Amino acid sequence: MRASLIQIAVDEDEAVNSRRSRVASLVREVSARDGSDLVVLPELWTTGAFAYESFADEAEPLEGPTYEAMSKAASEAGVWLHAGSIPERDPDGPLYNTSLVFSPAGELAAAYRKIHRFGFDKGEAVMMAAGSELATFRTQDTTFGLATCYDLRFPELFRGLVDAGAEMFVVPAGWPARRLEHWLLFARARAVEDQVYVLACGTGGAHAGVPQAGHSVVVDPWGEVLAEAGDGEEVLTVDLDPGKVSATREQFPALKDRLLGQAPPQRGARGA
Ligand SMILES: NC(=O)CC(=O)C(=O)O
Repeated sequence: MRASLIQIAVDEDEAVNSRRSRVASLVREVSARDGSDLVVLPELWTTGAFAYESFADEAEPLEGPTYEAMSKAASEAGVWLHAGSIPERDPDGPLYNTSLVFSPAGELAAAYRKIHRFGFDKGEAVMMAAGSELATFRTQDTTFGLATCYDLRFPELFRGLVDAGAEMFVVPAGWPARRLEHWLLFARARAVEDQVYVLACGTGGAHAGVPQAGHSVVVDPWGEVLAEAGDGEEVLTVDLDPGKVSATREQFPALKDRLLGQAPPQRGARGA
């Protein structure tokens, strides 16, 4: 199975419509050139993850212009396309940071509303509503679990995806350069603790003055970094071996030693 991650550099002077067409062309060109089965795009590449003021104006319904363009790109290229995420405007009003996955027929295979919103008491955390459901999709006898950016800091979400059968995680992001080391650390940590492939696709350039980390990365179930990008616009293409997930889990069956999510009983506190 071959996957290509397209790390897009969001140029804020580029009109959203022309960025959509440019990205659709990239999906077609990369998949034809590299023979990819799966193409992955980053988080909020239509707006930039840090352009908070534009979320409300640029938000679209689930089946809006980005959905249409990416569904068409997937079917024209004949690939599975994780189209990154969009600012989704739900018909009932709230905005969500929603990832979309299309099959090679251009059909929606999964939609994931980001559960952990970044910003504490500002930015995404106040402008968007939290998703509440895990999402997966399945191709080539392999289950992919979905997560987005800040979700990487919450291992319990990924354990939930493992319990739902995930063998590979796809994580689109718009991670800032100042926390690059956290990004690389979490990508490897999630791969090692859950014995999965992690495909983490970030953005390059800068959004609203926030330099982006880039450094999209693919990590195997043993924690080895198979490919890592720089900080500009770049494509990473890697071959994934789904058999390596089961082989790693058999050779080093740590997941079988889980305490089924229960903390050990607490001993009585000592001292004054
Ligand atoms: N931008 C995010 O969603 C997450 C982030 O920046 C982090 O450090 O975590």
